[in-house]
Amino acid sequence: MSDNNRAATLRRVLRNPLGGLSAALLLVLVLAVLLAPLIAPQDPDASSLAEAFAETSGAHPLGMDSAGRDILSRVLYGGRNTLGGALLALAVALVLGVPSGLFAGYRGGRFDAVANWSVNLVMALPAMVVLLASRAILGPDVRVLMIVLGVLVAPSFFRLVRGIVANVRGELYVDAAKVSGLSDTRIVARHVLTVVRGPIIIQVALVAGVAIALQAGLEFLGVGSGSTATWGAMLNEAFQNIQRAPMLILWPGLALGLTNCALVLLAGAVRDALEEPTPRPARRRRTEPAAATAPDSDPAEPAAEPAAPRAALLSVRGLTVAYARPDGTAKEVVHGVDLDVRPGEIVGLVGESGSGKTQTAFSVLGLLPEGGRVTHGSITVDGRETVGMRERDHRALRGRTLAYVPQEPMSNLDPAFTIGSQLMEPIRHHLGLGRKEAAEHARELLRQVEIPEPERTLRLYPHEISGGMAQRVLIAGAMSCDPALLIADEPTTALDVRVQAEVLGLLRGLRDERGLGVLLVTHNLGVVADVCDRVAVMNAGRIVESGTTEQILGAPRDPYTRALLAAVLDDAPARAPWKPREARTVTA
Ligand SMILES: Nc1ncnc2c1ncn2[C@@H]1O[C@H](COP(=O)(O)OP(=O)(O)OP(=O)(O)O)[C@@H](O)[C@H]1O
Repeated sequence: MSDNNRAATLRRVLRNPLGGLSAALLLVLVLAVLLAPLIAPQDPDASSLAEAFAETSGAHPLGMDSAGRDILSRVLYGGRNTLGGALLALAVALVLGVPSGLFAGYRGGRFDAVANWSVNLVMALPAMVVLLASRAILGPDVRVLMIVLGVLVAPSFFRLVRGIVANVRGELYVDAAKVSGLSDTRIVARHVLTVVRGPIIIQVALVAGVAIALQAGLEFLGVGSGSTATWGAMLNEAFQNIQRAPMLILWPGLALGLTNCALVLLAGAVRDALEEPTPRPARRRRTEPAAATAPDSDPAEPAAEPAAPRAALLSVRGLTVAYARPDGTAKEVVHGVDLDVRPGEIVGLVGESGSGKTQTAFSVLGLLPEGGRVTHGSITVDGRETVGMRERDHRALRGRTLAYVPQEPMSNLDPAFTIGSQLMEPIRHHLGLGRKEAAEHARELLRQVEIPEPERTLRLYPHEISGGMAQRVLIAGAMSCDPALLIADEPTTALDVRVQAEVLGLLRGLRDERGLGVLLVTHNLGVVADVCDRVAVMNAGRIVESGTTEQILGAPRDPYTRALLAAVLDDAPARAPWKPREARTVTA
């Protein structure tokens, strides 16, 4: 993260009302406990039995406890010990967990195996029992307990860092840096630490909360030293006198509650800030000086696309998608895809089953299945970066700018509702139209997708219409909010050849009349030949070739494209070209 990005992230955290409030609260708390010797009215342990349970007064703003000690002084000094203890636990956890996680994730091998085994062992230990046992063996000093706690929570940092680093390790820019002769330390500091920094900060806030709560819990149970003022020890003392002076529990309870709330809210705000997209000029590995010396001979990398300017409507650069495996590693299924769709053009994304077409399309939609995530790259839709976009914003984008037409028309319509109600619901939601206007809009949409008798169709249930008509209904639904980009995933696969031609003709019409941009995911080169202006060919998660339809189908350069074409030709006869509307009879 550059200084600019860091400053931008900090600004985002502070702009977030909860982030700003929790940061301010923590700052006040930390300042108050640091300045305890100046602010506190007296020594936290100075006791005057004559003043036991004394009410609030000018000299003792929060009153006195059961031993006649000033409560404000004890809260302030207690904060020093409580927060200091949490810091100690965190320091131990970070020192043990982060470097070992970095090393294990980056190097793998035997160290990784041993470290994993040790971490599993530590995690299997019951933390409370270990803390109690260590108190019995090592003594009641709260600092010793916090060091033991640090060891117990170190595995959470280890696992977090190891998982992220193992992901980054396979990146081409890391390979390029290695090839250029950078030392492992430089690579880790430059490429790897930047990736793990954000998650570590979030984890620190969460673990600090756990450490404070655990420490307070131990002190509350009387496991701490007792002689040191801590918020937990104050709670313990207050609880013993709950009948006589119930207010005693308020101040340490409030201090603990506010600190933990602030830490959790701050962690959330940091996470939100890091998830908000930061404009990235291009995929890092291309600007990396080391990349120039990297072996760039991978035939899978397209030659022309990287230099191409980004399209205004949809531009995908360096998209990498990975799925988390149960063992914490990740399986990369899309490896650095570049793709552009301009207004008024249909771009075919072709490739055989499993080549990564759907994963690419779902990444654009922000709808990757559970476990899948975009690990690298940038996707802009209408100029807006969508990688890392909040779900709420993505949803709004899907409703207005982006639309989707799925493969199975029938299973995407709810059999329990009429076509009309299914079409009108999103229209009413997104456009805020009343029932009557929405019905009129739905009728108009059905007319546009060439459905005869739209009025009657609105009243029909899905089982009463044909597959072709269902697909047209879905296209009508997708067009309901006048999107700029349509993503169609095998929209004709489930249809017979004649209906296929009609649906493709419909897409072509929408492109020509509305300037709609379409990303058409298909494995069918016949469909590509029919409607696509440009084509990108995918194989094993990479774009192997892209260009105009004439270029790709007429003079394919890549052996994989040639093999795909040969397979189609082997299957001949090819389907007859699409005919204009007048020459067809309406099916469905
Ligand atoms: N949920 C998942 N978890 C793990 N891997 C997945 C998951 N979904 C897809 N994959 C993997 O991602 C790769 C690409 O799948 P994708 O669905 O994008 O292929 P496709 O080209 O669209 O194929 P198809 O035409 O059959 O849908 C495949 O190797 C698949 O095994």
